[in-house]
Amino acid sequence: TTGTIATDPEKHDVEYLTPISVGTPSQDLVVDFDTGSSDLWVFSTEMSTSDIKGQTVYDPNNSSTSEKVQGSTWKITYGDGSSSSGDVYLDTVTIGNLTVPSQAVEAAKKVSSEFTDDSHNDGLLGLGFSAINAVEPTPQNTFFDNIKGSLDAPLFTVDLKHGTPGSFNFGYIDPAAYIGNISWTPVDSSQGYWGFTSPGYAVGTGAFRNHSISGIADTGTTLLLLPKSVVSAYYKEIQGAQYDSDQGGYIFPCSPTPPDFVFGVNKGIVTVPGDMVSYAPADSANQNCFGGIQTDTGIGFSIFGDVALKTSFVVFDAGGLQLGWAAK
Ligand SMILES: N[C@H]1[C@H](O)[C@@H](Sc2ccccc2)[C@@H]2OC[C@H]1O2
Repeated sequence: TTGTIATDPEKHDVEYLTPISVGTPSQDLVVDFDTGSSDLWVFSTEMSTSDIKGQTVYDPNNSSTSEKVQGSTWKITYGDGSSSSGDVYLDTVTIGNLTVPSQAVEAAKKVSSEFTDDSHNDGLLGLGFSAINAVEPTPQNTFFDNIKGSLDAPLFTVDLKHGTPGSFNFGYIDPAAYIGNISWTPVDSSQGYWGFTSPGYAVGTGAFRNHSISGIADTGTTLLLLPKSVVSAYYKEIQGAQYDSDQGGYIFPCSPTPPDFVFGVNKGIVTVPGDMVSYAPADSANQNCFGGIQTDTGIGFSIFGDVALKTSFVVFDAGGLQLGWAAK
């Protein structure tokens, strides 16, 4: 079998929201597919109403197929400091035409303000490796791990776009979705992420600089977070670019369009167009833009988030344990 589901960008492509159905009769939710984590958790009727601001909630008591996993709990803190916790049910989960009859659905009891304030987002669907699933005492499988044995191929593809719907496909590589060749690179899944090492980068039409950049492909991170040395080399080429500690990142005049940023994937390259680096208006007064490329300081690895992913068609291949990047 194969499957496909559309995913819609929120304002400024800050995150991409994708519909899923949970339970019987089905409860339709919209969640953040996150290759940087491995838990499927949802807003639920077990939460305090003060933590819910517009989200749709999962009600396990309203599903004839829900089964509580007695004694199991979960608690997660994400890279941006946000957090959530709760307990666990098994229930049927459908994405497009793909159904896992007994998927661990982690019902939130508590969520931090970042989630409460994210009113269109009803939860996260982890597409990382199940080894870092946060359920205690028995970690649970991701939706992808549960379905992959039924798929024509044990892979999914990510086709995020700027300001318009993209798609997650499961079990097949759509040749119409990309151009040119796919550049493949091995995945290091030892930390539970889709980790890889880029051999280097270039700024605009400049020479390629050999510089190993180890990071993860993370659909749940908005920006492209890279080593400080790379980021300062990039912004050095933009007149008026500066680090603004109030905004917590590099800003620069929105015009003229900044140079492209190129990073290597094995023998190939991925180009982030300059207009994608002008991520969003930083202030109304001086027409400055907040950069879509920022530092990975303090994280321990780089993060190839949506700013990098939306330029490409990316194959997350669990069979070959490799990432494939192609232009589109
Ligand atoms: N993998 C990412 C994850 O999806 C988000 S969790 C999140 C928080 C608030 C709103 C939406 C999502 C967080 O930022 C980076 C890393 O952790």
